[in-house]
Amino acid sequence: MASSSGIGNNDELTPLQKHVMFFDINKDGIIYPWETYQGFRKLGRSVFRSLLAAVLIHVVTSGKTRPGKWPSPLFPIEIKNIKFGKHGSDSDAYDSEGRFVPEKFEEIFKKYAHNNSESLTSEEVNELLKKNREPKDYFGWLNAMTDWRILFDVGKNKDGILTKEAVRDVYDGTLFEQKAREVAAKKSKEN
Ligand code: HEM
Ligand SMILES: [Ca+2]
Repeated sequence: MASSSGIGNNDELTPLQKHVMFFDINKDGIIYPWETYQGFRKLGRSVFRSLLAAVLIHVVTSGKTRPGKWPSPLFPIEIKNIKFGKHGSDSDAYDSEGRFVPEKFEEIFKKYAHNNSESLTSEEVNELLKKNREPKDYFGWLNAMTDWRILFDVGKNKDGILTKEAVRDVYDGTLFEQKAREVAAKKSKEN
């Protein structure tokens, strides 16, 4: 076997693992902060936002995905354990194993897609965030807010709304691949 720790080539990844695979640039099963940075840049995020996101995500998530109590100085995230990175005040569209829960996904749109049942506006995303809040779970609130506000920014269409399809595609990571292709195509046109 080429690499027993690498998890790039099998069909047994959970949707949550697929969500983060895009950021594992060299597909060795471990995401380092500079990989997350590169991933955000590929999505068209600024240097500043990409740096900030990489630092925050890795400081918060690395330890949860690694054995032992002490942080590793390079703050790696182990994809095989990404389910332990789950936090509170989320939509529960990922279950505790990192599997996708279609009913919870549908619930998002049933509850908050008031203007159009197939999409969310910025205000509807804010409403969703407020209603998902578990009491005093400030850390979860913050995490859910960054997940959803960045999703809105990265995933919104030209009319400034977030389609149901885009949200569906973030749960298995395909949104990131699509968006990165769009950004790359735009760049090569400019040059
Ligand atoms: C542009 C980049 C990203 C966007 C837009 C994004 C967006 C999201 C969204 C919308 C959710 C679902 C939250 C919910 O169901 O309420 C989520 C969940 C999650 N994301 Fe990301 N994400 C991004 C990058 C990352 C990265 C780099 C990591 C880690 C390496 C990560 C780890 C997770 C984890 C562990 C969850 C599960 C949280 C939970 O359900 O409690 N995400 N993300
Ligand atoms: Ca890697």
